[in-house]
Amino acid sequence: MKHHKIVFIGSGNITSAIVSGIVENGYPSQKITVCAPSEGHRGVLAKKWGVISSADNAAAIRQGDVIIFSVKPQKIRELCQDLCDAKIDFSNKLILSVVTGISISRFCELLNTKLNLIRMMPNTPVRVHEGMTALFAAEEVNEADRHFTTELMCSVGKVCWLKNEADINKVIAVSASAPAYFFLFMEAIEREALLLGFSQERARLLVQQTARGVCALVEKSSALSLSELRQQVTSKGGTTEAAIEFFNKKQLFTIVSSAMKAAIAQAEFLEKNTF
Ligand SMILES: NC(=O)C1=CN([C@@H]2O[C@H](COP(=O)(O)OP(=O)(O)OC[C@H]3O[C@@H](n4cnc5c(N)ncnc54)[C@H](OP(=O)(O)O)[C@@H]3O)[C@@H](O)[C@H]2O)C=CC1
Ligand SMILES: O=C(O)[C@@H]1CCC=N1
Repeated sequence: MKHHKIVFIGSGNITSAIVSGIVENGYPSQKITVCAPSEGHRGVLAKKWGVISSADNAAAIRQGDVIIFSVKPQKIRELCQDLCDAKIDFSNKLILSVVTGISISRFCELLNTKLNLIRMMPNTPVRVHEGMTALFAAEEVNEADRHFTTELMCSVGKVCWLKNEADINKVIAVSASAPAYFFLFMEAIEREALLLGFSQERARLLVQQTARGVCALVEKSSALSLSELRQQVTSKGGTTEAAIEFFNKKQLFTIVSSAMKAAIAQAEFLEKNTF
């Protein structure tokens, strides 16, 4: 992979996960700059990974080849206004954005220029090189930039390219927000294990190793559907059946469906209303 100078605008959770993942995989830390108004998050990244840290977005962007926007959508308008005031020339830069709810056309409008922009929707497991990242590019983005972005995110997990920008909001519900659903489910099992009298350490191990085993089994069993794998655990008249029946009675599928629709609706709300 080419080692372009990468500048992250925003140094929070997802930046931290991507930086950790790519540096651990050999991306040179001195080719990475992380920006944020306060020292807190970016200082931690500079100390831990040896990346450059800056409070000056405009100066950092000017010397960068690849600019990754990674701030909350509510911050983007003010940020773009500042960058417009600084009269930055974006023409020879690859712009990557993980920002929810900001379309390519909206970004160009806010920065008052055409942008060579790829939207990325990663998830936090990029931190451990097990991420899932969806990508969507504006038509004019060239092959070399698409290739670089694919390689960068493949170094920290799997990548898929989307044909429609609208699918970014769907991907948020399916894979970008989804780690939190799994954590919530694990939290619920862990809490019950604690109530059953297991120590914190034991409860965590039981939940963690089960989740790890489940993922490994799913990966190794591509010929079986998820439903078939579930049935292999579920003996007729057995314990699992009792638990699954309860989930079904409480309409788990409907709950999950409504939760994912709520995530998509929020992405659409941010798209239409925050700015
Ligand atoms: N977290 C996730 O799993 C995922 C998040 N995303 C998207 O990524 C984006 C960032 O999310 P996340 O990392 O969780 O958010 P965080 O709140 O953790 O981080 C936001 C970062 O933006 C910085 N910031 C705020 N204003 C500015 C500014 N004007 N210039 C530069 N930096 C600024 C903050 O600075 P400071 O450190 O000083 O507070 C902070 O470092 C969001 O749009 C989110 O939707 C996408 C996929 C997954
Ligand atoms: O919660 C959020 O808005 C972001 C987008 C996907 C994951 N976290």
